[in-house]
Amino acid sequence: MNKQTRVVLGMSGGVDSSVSALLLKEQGYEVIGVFMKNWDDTDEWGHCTAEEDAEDVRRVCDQIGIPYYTVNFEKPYMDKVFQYFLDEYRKGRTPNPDVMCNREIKFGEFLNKALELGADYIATGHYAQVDHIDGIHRLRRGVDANKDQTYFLNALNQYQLSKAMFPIGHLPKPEVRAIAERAGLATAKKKDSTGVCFIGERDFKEFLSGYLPANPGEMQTMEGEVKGRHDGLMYYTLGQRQGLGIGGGSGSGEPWFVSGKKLDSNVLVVVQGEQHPSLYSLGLRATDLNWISGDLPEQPYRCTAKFRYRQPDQGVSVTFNASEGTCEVTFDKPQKAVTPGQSVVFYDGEVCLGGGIIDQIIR
Ligand SMILES: Nc1ncnc2c1ncn2[C@@H]1O[C@H](COP(=O)(O)OP(=O)(O)OP(=O)(O)O)[C@@H](O)[C@H]1O
Repeated sequence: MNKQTRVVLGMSGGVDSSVSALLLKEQGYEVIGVFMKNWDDTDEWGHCTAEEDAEDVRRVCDQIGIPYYTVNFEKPYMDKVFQYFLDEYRKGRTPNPDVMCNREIKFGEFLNKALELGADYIATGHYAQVDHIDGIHRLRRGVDANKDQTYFLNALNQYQLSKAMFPIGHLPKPEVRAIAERAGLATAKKKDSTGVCFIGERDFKEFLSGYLPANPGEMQTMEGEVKGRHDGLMYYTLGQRQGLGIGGGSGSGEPWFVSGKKLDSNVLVVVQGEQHPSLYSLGLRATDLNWISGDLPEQPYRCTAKFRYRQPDQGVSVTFNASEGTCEVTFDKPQKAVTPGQSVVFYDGEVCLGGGIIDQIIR
């Protein structure tokens, strides 16, 4: 008798991973659902969404007829994702914890756990696709351009992708919902989760202030003129317009934007006007370079890139420093509000080539 291929699926209690479970089961895999508890999220009102989510996982697994487990990764999540997140904010940068969570937790701790459970593959409900051709594992964009999550998966390597399945990556989101509704899955009508997993719907500023001391200081123009006070550099992102509280009518009357942070003097630099040149950059330097195929191409290498999740692809040329694991990216057109700490992610058409963490911008 043929042994069934065993797939251990990360189930968050949302509709995407619920439908992933259903599809894998229908395709004849032996499916095991696993809920990860990464965060002690009893919130201010004593309301814990992890418990509700775990309960939804249980209901869906019972409906589909697959076993499920809960695993606790609070400690590795704290050490490998949350500490990184805080360190980056301490440095005045704007990190992307989802990229780190995918690399370290979902395709690290969770993958190891799944292998202990005898998995041949792991699966998640990400909107992404993977193919395995001639021993090369390629990450491809999800078909639903509006939901594509390859940006957050850019730090995965060949080994991690060789074990990965994305059962809904070929489907548009409305189709995923429709499948859930037709099957009467308990999560069919559940609202999509938003925001960073551990912050959820909470107020970001309040959340962060619980972990890092806020250090208020001055807002200054590039010429050093004081325009107001800031609540702490960590609360602001480059290019930000909202929440500066600089009265209209000052200067040219145009809105003000964050154009820089001076960590040494604790100054937030603000400029006036949406088109101010200091909001734009010509290139960037990135660290933590991950080139998914493992084989760096000839350089300068032309491809497209995204510097934040919700952004159309931009033409770039890339030069690599393989021994340092860094790269320098030159933009075809000046780009606005490229932000240190965020990821730069490279594409060749539908294929996600890899990425890095933006370290410096080049003006
Ligand atoms: N707590 C968790 N336990 C197990 N797997 C998880 C958990 N959180 C996320 N995942 C896995 O990672 C995938 C992507 O997570 P993400 O939070 O980006 O998506 P999502 O929109 O919340 O997905 P879903 O609709 O399945 O909740 C999920 O579909 C699921 O497979």
